[in-house]
Amino acid sequence: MSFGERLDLVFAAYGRLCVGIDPHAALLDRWGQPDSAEGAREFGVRVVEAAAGRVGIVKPQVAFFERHGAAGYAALERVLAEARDAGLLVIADAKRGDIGTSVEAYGDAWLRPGSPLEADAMTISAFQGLGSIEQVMHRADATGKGLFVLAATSNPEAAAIQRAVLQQSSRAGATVAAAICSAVSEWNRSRPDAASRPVGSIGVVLGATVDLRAAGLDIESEPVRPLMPVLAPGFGHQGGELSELRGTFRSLSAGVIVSESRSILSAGPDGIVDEIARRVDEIGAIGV
Ligand SMILES: O=c1ccn([C@@H]2O[C@H](COP(=O)(O)O)[C@@H](O)[C@H]2O)c(=O)[nH]1
Repeated sequence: MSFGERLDLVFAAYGRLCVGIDPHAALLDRWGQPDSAEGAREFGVRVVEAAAGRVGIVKPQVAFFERHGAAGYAALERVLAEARDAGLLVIADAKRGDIGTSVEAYGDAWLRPGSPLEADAMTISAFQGLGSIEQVMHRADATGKGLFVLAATSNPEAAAIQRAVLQQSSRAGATVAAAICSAVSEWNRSRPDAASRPVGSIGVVLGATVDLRAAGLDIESEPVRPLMPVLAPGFGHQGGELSELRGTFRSLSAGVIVSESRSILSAGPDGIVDEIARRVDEIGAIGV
């Protein structure tokens, strides 16, 4: 089954919430865990236990494991395995990008079935050119995996670069963010079995804090099939409001994955289950 098909099933069964697994030092303290690889592992495993059966997607933030070195990677491997064993779709928030041959190696690390770091999807950067990630797009398609390409990220300082207008390209005149979204949407539509796929396997990252019109995106046209998945961080702690989801994403809303980390994780080990349930209800009430 393709990643997009699995995502479509998860949307139907659990809705749109993706619980971030971000073992910040302050959160580890809040959870009674040491600021170490062991603490990050225990934290991650407990978040997985809280998420399993309540949501369909989790997103470990690789950086918070990487800061503990090799032991941190071992902790992350365990968290990834536990999450996948629990039937959760796992998006590794690794944000990798480089020249094409090196990006291929990142794809091998995060998307190869049987790899110690195997996830269902990863975040990736095409700011070194869309061609630099093409082989990984093929790999994702061939192995039932997914990618989320950074397009208009939630941090305000990204706007200057991501809203820059392309000069020399078949997409000249489009902003960087819009060109990435168009390329991803075209990729999904060009797959041989595109007509039978409700959701594409390659998505984009669009922050919930971003004015997408000002970023040059077309958010008014009728959604095209397959829907483009949109990983949307920035809700909660960064200020994005669930009540504004439809207004922010407009015609892209149907593909949105609501990603929240600190706003859920700060409920602590005793409060996280209730916090997840509250958020699931809130998103359900919006009816995307
Ligand atoms: O544009 C982006 C892309 C990724 N992120 C990541 O999502 C979470 C957000 O955490 P919160 O605690 O919900 O703010 C974090 O891992 C970021 O690295 C993002 O925020 N914006």
